[in-house]
Formats: sequence, C-alpha cells, structure tokens
Amino acid sequence: MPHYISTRGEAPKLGFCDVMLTGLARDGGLYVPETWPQLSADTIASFFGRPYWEVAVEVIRPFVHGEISDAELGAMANEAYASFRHPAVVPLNQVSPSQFTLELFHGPTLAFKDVAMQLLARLMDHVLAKRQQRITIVVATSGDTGGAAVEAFAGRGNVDLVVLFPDGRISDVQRRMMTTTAASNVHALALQGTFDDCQAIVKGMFNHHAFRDEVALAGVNSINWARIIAQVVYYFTSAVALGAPQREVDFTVPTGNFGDIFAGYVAKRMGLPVRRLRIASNVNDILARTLSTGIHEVREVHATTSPSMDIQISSNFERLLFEASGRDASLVRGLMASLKQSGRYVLPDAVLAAIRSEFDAGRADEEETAAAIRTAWREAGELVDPHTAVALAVSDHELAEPTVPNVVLSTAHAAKFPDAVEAACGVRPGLPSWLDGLMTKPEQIKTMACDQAAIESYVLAVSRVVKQGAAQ
Ligand SMILES: Cc1ncc(COP(=O)(O)O)c(C=O)c1O
Ligand SMILES: N[C@@H](CCOP(=O)(O)O)C(=O)O
Repeated sequence: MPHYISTRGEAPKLGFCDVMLTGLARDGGLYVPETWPQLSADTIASFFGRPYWEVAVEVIRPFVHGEISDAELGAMANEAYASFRHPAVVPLNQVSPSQFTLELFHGPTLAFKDVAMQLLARLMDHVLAKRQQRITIVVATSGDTGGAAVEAFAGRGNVDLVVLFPDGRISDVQRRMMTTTAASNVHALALQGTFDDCQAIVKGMFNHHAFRDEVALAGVNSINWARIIAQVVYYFTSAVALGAPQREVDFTVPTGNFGDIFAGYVAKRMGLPVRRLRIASNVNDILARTLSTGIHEVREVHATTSPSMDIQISSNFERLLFEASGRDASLVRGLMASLKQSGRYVLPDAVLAAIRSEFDAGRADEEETAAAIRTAWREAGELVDPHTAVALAVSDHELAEPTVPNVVLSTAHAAKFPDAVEAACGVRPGLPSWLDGLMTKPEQIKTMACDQAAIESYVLAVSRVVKQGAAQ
C-alpha cells in the first residue's frame, strides 16, 4: 500500500521500501508519510531502560507498514547498533542541573550520521537482495554523511556509491574517512564548490529522469525518509530517560540540512512531549534569519570551524514548510520555484507563525563557538566538537532560566576536528585506537568542477547498474 506522498504533490504515492530506494520524488519534492503514526503514553513509557535497538523497532515499525517484518527489522537494528562503541549506543550526559548532551558520536565514523546510516545500509541491502536489484547511490556531503555512507556501504554487492564533497571545505579526518577505503564500489569526488553545489548536483541528477532511471539512482542524504525515521529514535530514548511522557523536554540541535531537527519534529508529531525545538546555526544562519524575519534568503556560504553546517539550502526545511502550511503542496511548489529563481522567498504569516509556535533559532559566530569549546573543557573536562559547541553556545544565549530539561545534540566526536578544538582550548583530541592508520593511508580522490553533465558521465562510467543493463 502506498503511504508516502510528495511535498510537491505531483509524484506518485509510494510504499516504504520504494520510498527508501527512490530518494527524491519525481516532482522534485521530498516524501513524507500520508499520516503521522501515534505512539500512546504507555508505549512511550515502556521504552524506559530497554535496549536501543528494541526502541528503534517500536519507533520505526509504524512507518514500515509491514513491508519488512518485525523480526527482520529487529535483527538489522540489533546488528547496526552493535557496531557502536558505547553500551548505551547514544548516552546522555548531564552538564548542568537542566542541561544534557546527547552523545551521538559513538558509531564507526564518530558522527551522528552513523545512527541512521548503519541501519539504512542494512535495510537497503535487505530489500535489494529480495528484489534482486542493484542501485547507484550518489550522496552529497559537507563532511559527515559521506564518511558514514562509505563505512556503511563499502563492499556491498548491490550498490555503487559516489560521494560528492566540497574540495578543501571539510576536515582532514572527514576527508580521509571517504578517500582511504579499499572498497571498489566506493568513489570519492572532490568538487570545486560548496556543499550547496554538491547537493544541487544530486538533486539535478534526480530531476534528470532519463539519467536517474538508467543508473537506478538512489540517495542516502536526508532526502531519504528512512534516514529521518532512524534519527527519530534518539529523541524518544533521551526524552524518556529524562521523564517523558510525564515531563516535557526541549532539544537544541546544531543544524545544517535540517534533517536532524526535523526528526525531532517527527517525534513530537508522534506523541513525544517535546516543548521547543531550538535550531542552532553557525554564521551560515539562513534559518535563524528566516525565523526572525520571515524572509528566507540565500547568502554566500562562509567556511567555518563547523564545516558540516556550512549550508545555505537546508533541504528538509521543505518538509517543514509542507507541514506548517497545512500540507499545501502548491504553496511549497511556489516557494521552491522562487528559491530556485531568485534565491529567496517570503513566508506567508500563518506559516511563519506555525513554525515559530514550535521552533526557536539562534546563531553562534566563530568566537562564540570557540568560547563554548573552552568552557566545556575548563568547567567539565569535556572536549566537544565545534558543531556541538555551536549548539551549546546557542543554548547559553537563549536559556537564562530553563524550566524543562534541555538536551543538546552532540553530533560529532571532537577528534574529527582536532585543529579547531586545539585552537579553541589548547588540547588536541586524539582519534580512538580503531582508527589507527587513518591519517597515513593512501587516498583515492578525483577532483572535478561542479558540472552536472560531467559528473553524470563519471557516474555512468562507474555504475555497475549500467554495465549489467548493457550486458543483457
Ligand atoms: C557534526 C554535524 N552536526 C550537525 C549537522 C547538521 O545536521 P542536519 O544537516 O541534519 O541539520 C551535521 C550535518 O548534517 C553534522 O555533520
Ligand atoms: N552535514 C551533512 C550534510 C548532508 O546532510 P544530510 O543529513 O542530508 O545527509 C554532512 O555532513 O554531509
């Protein structure tokens, strides 16, 4: 049964497995569920103390509509989270009476992307094997999604993976996580542009229907609905640990492509008592400006010490516009056309009010980010990464007297950004021992201009989908 609809209202409805393998809808929109599943207070309360993978099954099951059995989902979730180096998978750490950090960086590539990607790779593999199908994944990354995808998909027989990253705009550790794999199904391309350019090329490929069909294009950015639902799970586990469903919780989320914070919004729509969702931006503050003025206006991207958030076009904001407008696909189409044409749109008053009723937004500049790293080190002996530091700085601005627990999502390990952390607090974080050798392995990188046609030719050349088709 097709249960998923596009935010632009002009693509076919699809079922869960098709949505997972399809990526962008054929009308250029993003898939969302036709209705929001609800979890009762009793069900939410029952998550307390249970293994993370079990909660993952409970939260994800209603989105799958029986297309994958509970037993299969459970086995894949169990295996995915066994790859994490902390027994709690995503531990909660108290930093002050009402402030907590949710450590999402204990997976194989030290960033929150592993939480979804480890499961997504298993789900995709499972469906591809059943269907005897092969796909080509092209993923855009500002640093972390790419590494997580390489780790999760390397060596998988039904997938070729092409990663597009902005040359010179990510950390050395991030780049090496994409360029040092020995797997022959992985291809890393350094593009001469920004993350927004990389993402525009991926979306351009999805909108080039002949190409997308020829290579069986799939996406593992947060375009992919399965990425979002896997990220919803940790909102539940952390809120329940702090007293939900009896107690409300706030979340502060370092934000770039708006996928992670949108997952928090989904948790709220499913019944989790989330009071406020706080968007934390670095100086690339398009979302903070949008919430304060109602004008969504793209400006130049500035390179910062939190490079994974150096983003102006926040893909998932489209999903929020769809919801905040009462699911008005024609309004969304108009706003997206205006964004494409003129780099801006103005939110209708009712849509802005609806967004402001659930979200706040703040920004931290480079000095505030460095100060937050220093404070965490001096006051708590914690080394925090610059993305987490942006969120800590924004929380400190906004929350003079918090009245409910505030959970700051800690999205990466400090060791992914050793230069920035050392410059801020004088201590250089070291990589965990399982990554010994990462910084000395030979790299395989191809550098290309942001030229969609040239990149499509490259993808056609490496895709085994095309070769298989040609052989038939
Ligand atoms: C470490 C880190 N923090 C925060 C973000 C922002 O997350 P999102 O793009 O889901 O808003 C990213 C990139 O996605 C990231 O890699
Ligand atoms: N910050 C991300 C950008 C891509 O976001 P995604 O959630 O849509 O994959 C990154 O690190 O690549």
